Amino acid sequence: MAAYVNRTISMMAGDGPHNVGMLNNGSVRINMANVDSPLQIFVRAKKKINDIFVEIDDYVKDAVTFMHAVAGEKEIATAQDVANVEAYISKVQAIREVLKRDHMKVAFFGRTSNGKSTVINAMLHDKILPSGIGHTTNCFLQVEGSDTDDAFLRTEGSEEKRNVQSVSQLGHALCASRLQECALVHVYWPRELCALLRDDVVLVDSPGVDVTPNLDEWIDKYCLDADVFVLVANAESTLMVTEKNFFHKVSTKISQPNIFILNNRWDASASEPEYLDQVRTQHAERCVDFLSRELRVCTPKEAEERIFFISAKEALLTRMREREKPVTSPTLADGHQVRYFEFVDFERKFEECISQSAVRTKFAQHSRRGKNIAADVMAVLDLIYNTATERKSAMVEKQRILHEQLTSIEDQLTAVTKQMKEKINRMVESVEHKVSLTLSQEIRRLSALVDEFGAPFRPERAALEQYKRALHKHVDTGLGQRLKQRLSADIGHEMDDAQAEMAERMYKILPAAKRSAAEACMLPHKQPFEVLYRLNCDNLCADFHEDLTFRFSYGITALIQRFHGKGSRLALRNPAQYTPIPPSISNPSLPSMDVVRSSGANGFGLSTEDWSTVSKLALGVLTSQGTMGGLLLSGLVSKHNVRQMIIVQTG
Ligand SMILES: Nc1nc2c(ncn2[C@@H]2O[C@H](COP(=O)(O)OP(=O)(O)OP(=O)(O)O)[C@@H](O)[C@H]2O)c(=O)[nH]1
Repeated sequence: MAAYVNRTISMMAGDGPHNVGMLNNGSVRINMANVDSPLQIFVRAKKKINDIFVEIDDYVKDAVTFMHAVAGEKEIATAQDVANVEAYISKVQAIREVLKRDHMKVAFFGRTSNGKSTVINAMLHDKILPSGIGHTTNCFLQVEGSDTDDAFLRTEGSEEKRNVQSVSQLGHALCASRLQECALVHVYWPRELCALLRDDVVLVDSPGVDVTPNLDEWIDKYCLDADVFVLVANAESTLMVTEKNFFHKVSTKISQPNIFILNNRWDASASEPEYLDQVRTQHAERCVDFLSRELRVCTPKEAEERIFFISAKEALLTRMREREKPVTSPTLADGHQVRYFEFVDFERKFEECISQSAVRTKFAQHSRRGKNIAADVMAVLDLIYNTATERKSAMVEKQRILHEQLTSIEDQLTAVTKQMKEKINRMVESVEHKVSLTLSQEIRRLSALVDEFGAPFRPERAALEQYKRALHKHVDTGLGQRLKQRLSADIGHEMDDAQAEMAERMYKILPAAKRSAAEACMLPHKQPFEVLYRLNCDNLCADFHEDLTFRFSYGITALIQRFHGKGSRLALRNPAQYTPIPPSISNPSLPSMDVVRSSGANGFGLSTEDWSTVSKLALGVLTSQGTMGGLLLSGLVSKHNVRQMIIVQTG
């Protein structure tokens, strides 16, 4: 016995930072305030899993918001995907609600008056539930923590709260309710008054298993979610068939239930100390056999850790004294300290068991559910990410191909532009040649043009001025019209062909799909091509003074010399009407000296030097835009032996 006491005390003292002390009246005080209760495993796990589900909730909501944002973008997320993930919001919410209410539940069973209510009161450190001789508990009482300072009870299915200040009030309230044996009454007790309630333990008291045949209904209603069962047996007798039958039924409905057996009223053994060990051993063996062999809920060794010999009455008394509450039976039997230590040992092992069991049975399932939800959402997000990445890669590849095409088109355009410039240069040369040739031909027939001028010539000064102006106008109009007739259509066709060729080559460079769009931009130049010219006979002849005395003696050589600057250089002093021809565009296909000579033979009498100068003066510059930049024509006119030079400029 002494050895057992010492072992128990050392076990308790070594188990943690407990304060073990003896009170003046001989009872034992164990200060559990500093003990890190095993219940904290559940408390911390509950907090953790609640926090995790808050994160899962945020994660799912963020995912839904994101999916809604991308759903419109080329259906990266399908409507079904969005709906699937959206459904998780309510599921997570429901789990969070369950998690908030999750608690550790212990149910106490046993025959009437074995001391179930007293055990619960001892564990709660207060006389909360009514207890007494006879059948006192006539329904299921579930004691749980209240967040308020008030104690109250509520019957199942009713929202009415009935305040309860004391055990007697609770007893009266229960009697007044006329409850059936399997009815459930919630007894809410301020959490702050009891550590077990503070740590989310719910304790269920039951009527005696020997007073009802409705054990199956009990089990279905109150046992399926219990984490731990405590069989409160009477140590003064052995386990009874009714008690065994109940747990046989429980073990058929619940896999591996956690069952503790409390051999209560062990204080009665104090009166017969000589049989103490023998009776204890006998009870212990039968209990181990029941749990391990009959129920097969644990091994014999594990069963030994689930069987305790206690006195709930003494434990409650001790704790009431600790709290300095009035007690009716102040005397404690011998060995009460040992029985109290064993009660505390039971509580410790019960707390370890219930917290681990509750974490496993309640949170493990929720953890798996949360993990699956997070994995499902992640899989959908991964799918979206992969789809978006594939599309991005495709777009980048498309961009690369387009860039290559663009570079190729740019190169081709550069080549075409170069070729077109060359073509334009050739066209300019061709136009120069045509203009030169046409001009040469027209110059040769200037005499005919002058001959066509039929106005009568009179030597008087006034008449002579009028005659000159009329002759200028006649030559101006006649030569211009001829040039326009002969050059415009010819050069215009050439320009149109060049433009058509340019457009054709541009179209071929573009991708087929883009040609029709480009057509709208590349409108061909519709305006008819026309050689523009301006004959300025008046200005050219402004310094011409007829010499009536030496009439018709002003030779062409003198005129040419005027342009060459050998004489007075009067013509060159009039730059507004004269555009010098750059040497680079002087055309070798200008009228040849032979032609010039033949012209001279026709009456112009020009030397080779004269014709060269005249031809140079006669060429203008053609721009690549299809208009004649400037064309300087020169001609010689002879009429009535009057030799004049006309400079024609087109713009
Ligand atoms: N001597 C002794 N008496 C006890 C002990 N535990 C309880 N009792 C007494 O046994 C009687 C019945 O106790 P209860 O706690 O009401 O028993 P119960 O199992 O809840 O009974 P019901 O509610 O009727 O099923 C009370 O008078 C208690 O004081 C104990 O360990 N030793």
